[in-house]
Amino acid sequence: MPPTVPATQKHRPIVISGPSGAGKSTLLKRLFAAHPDTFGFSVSHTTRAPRAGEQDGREYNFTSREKFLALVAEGGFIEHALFGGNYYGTSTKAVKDVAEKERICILDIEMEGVKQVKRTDLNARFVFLAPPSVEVLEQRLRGRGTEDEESLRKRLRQAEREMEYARVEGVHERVIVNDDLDKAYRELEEWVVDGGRFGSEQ
Ligand SMILES: Nc1ncnc2c1ncn2[C@@H]1O[C@H](COP(=O)(O)OP(=O)(O)OP(=O)(O)O)[C@@H](O)[C@H]1O
Repeated sequence: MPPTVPATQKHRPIVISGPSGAGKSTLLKRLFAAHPDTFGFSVSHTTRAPRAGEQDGREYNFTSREKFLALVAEGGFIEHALFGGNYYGTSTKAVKDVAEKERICILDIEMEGVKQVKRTDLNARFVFLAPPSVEVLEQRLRGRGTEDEESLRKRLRQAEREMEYARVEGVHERVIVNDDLDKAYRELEEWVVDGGRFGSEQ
């Protein structure tokens, strides 16, 4: 039997990171609209109970605390966290499942998550979205009107750390400065589409 090629070799996951307010959601929304049926998100695990209308494997992979912690022990998660007494996490398998369905998994994550993905065999491509400056980032976050003063301060401090990490050579394949939205979008799309190969190694 020929060796099976991992699905993530053909459908390489894309990790997009950047400070809160850099414009990730705005650009991803445009990318999904321009390329329907191309991308997908991984389904996270959680130990919280499903809410009405939520379906196992669709909104979340609902699981018990015991099973969740067993998967943590096996190193099955890219990242996991405890929120309000429940565990949440992204498993490497959930990302591979997206590639199995012949879609490119988009991981919109922060710096610690980026470091974690680098320790996996997910064969991801990394792009960093930077604001033109911390001052502009602050204006945009204020303009979005979603943060109180404390949350804003926290995000700006974290932004400085993220931007410092992004300067480390070799961490990201591409750094895009979101100064002009259309220009940033064109750059992102060109890098993602990669002449129709979407980064594929096959
Ligand atoms: N190039 C741009 N010029 C001006 N405003 C922009 C630009 N890009 C994004 N914005 C605005 O900046 C704000 C932050 O953008 P967005 O919500 O997409 O950031 P984000 O990186 O997804 O943040 P988070 O990680 O907190 O979800 C939004 O109000 C958006 O409309």
